[in-house]
Amino acid sequence: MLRAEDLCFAYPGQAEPYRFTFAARPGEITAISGASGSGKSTLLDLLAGFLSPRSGKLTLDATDLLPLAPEERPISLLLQSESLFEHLSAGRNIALGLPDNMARHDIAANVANALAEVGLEGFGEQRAATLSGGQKQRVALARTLLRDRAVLLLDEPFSALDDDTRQLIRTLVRTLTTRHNWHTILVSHHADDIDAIAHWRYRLANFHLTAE
Ligand SMILES: Nc1ncnc2c1ncn2[C@@H]1O[C@H](COP(=O)(O)OP(=O)(O)OP(=O)(O)O)[C@@H](O)[C@H]1O
Repeated sequence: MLRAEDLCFAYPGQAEPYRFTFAARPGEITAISGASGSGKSTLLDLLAGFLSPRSGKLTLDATDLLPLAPEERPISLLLQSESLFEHLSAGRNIALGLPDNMARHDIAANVANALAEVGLEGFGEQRAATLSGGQKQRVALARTLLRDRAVLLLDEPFSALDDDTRQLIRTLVRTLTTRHNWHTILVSHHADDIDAIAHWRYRLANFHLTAE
């Protein structure tokens, strides 16, 4: 279980601090909604380690995450516009999630498996710049698969997609979350995305989270 307990944070000059308490279970999607400017990205930045809280706790099972730098945290982040290197192939982008010392044939096998799992068999050689928005999100998910981190943070990951693609990627996120036992946290202000795939919901308002 990922737990934030009274995680307290304020930007310089901010009178009332954020105080975040919530839990996210493995294999399930925990949605966080809230108005623009309510602090959703701030919360994700605290979880990912890009911001440091004044006080409070952040644990994944028995592990205290707060002393860990962002790259040491067992966390992957998927954003609205996927962060692929456009000039590299889909396969090379995915392989960026693998350890440097992995043998070539193991890299090829892992990349092929990940592509198959997101429904992009045979796309390994295609340059990222030539993929559609939905295909790019799937490549980003495949990279996340290979990183194999316990927590997946999603920040409005479906916003740039058309309706059909959006449904497909939503379903894929839910399937992968269950299959790989990820603690997935979905930040969105789209109620239909949350209704479609969330197991648990919190609303962020007035500097804290309320379970819905
Ligand atoms: N680096 C910063 N310094 C000071 N204030 C900041 C900083 N970053 C964000 N804020 C403020 O903190 C508040 C929360 O911002 P945040 O980006 O977390 O909201 P959000 O809910 O993600 O918004 P949106 O849905 O529009 O992306 C806003 O009032 C914002 O102006």
